[in-house]
Amino acid sequence: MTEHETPQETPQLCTREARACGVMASGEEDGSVEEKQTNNKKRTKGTIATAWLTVYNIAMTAGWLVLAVSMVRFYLQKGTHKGLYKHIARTLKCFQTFALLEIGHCAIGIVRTSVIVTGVQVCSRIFMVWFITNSIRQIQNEESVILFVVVWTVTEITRYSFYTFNLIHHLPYFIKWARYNMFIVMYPLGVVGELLTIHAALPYVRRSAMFSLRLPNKYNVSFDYYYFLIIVMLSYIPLFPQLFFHMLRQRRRVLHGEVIVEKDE
Ligand SMILES: CCCCCCCCCCCCC/C=C/C(=O)SCCNC(=O)CCNC(=O)[C@H](O)C(C)(C)COP(=O)(O)OP(=O)(O)OC[C@H]1O[C@@H](n2cnc3c(N)ncnc32)[C@H](O)[C@@H]1OP(=O)(O)O
Repeated sequence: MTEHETPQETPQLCTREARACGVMASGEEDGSVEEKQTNNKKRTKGTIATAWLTVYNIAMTAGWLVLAVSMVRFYLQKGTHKGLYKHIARTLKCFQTFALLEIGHCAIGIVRTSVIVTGVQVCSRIFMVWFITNSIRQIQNEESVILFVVVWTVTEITRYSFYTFNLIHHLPYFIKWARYNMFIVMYPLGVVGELLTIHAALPYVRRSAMFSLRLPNKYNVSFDYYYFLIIVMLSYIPLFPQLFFHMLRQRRRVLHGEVIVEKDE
């Protein structure tokens, strides 16, 4: 069973609708030459955006699938999670870093998502990959690292295949269902993995004073990465619920057709 909803069919009243890609002004036939030209431009932009997003989502689905296969093969061959992070690090860094493009997609309006919500999600992941796990070798074999990497992988394969099938108008219901149900378990699990990993990093950060700047120095500025990490951990308390409730709203809108009125971000 496949499903497709064009933006026009989606029962949503949101102000960001106006900048959604592919949304055409109604009554095009009756408009002036200028209106027709504007609509043609919009349509061309919509086609280019859709083509780009399709390529992007296919590439990201493939990337995370490669990561999944690589993890399963490693575990079957070695029978341990030790060394797994090192084995998949390059692929993980590559595809998670590519996700920065998603902030751009929102900023230029080709996807109907808030820049802030996407920004927090993507930046927190980039931070976990580059400034925690990649920078502190001693924690790479922690179980919590494997927990968040596995959770991210399952989530991203589902999310990017959802976007891909949606764009090509052949969305199997089970993918839509998985996209808007799995996060209920996956989000908290991912957060637990991330927080435990940052927690495990704290002693090494304190001992090595990495990424820290102590006084006196020529800039007369001090920065303690150890305390910064504690602030990052605390920031999950206000930020995570916002992301989680955002996804619950999306779930109600997409699976139950609820009309959600949102402010333009
Ligand atoms: C400097 C250090 C800072 C540190 C800060 C620390 C604080 C961090 C606190 C928070 C920590 C979070 C940790 C996260 C852990 C995990 O990820 S665990 C794994 C579980 N995770 C998830 O389930 C992730 C869920 N998140 C997401 O899906 C996104 O990131 C999102 C931004 C929250 C998604 O929201 P949104 O895009 O609004 O929802 P959708 O329903 O998917 O999409 C809305 C519409 O946009 C279209 N769209 C979006 N992207 C695309 C695309 N790539 N291609 C095509 N279309 C796209 C989508 O189809 C929807 O369109 P319509 O249906 O027409 O509306």
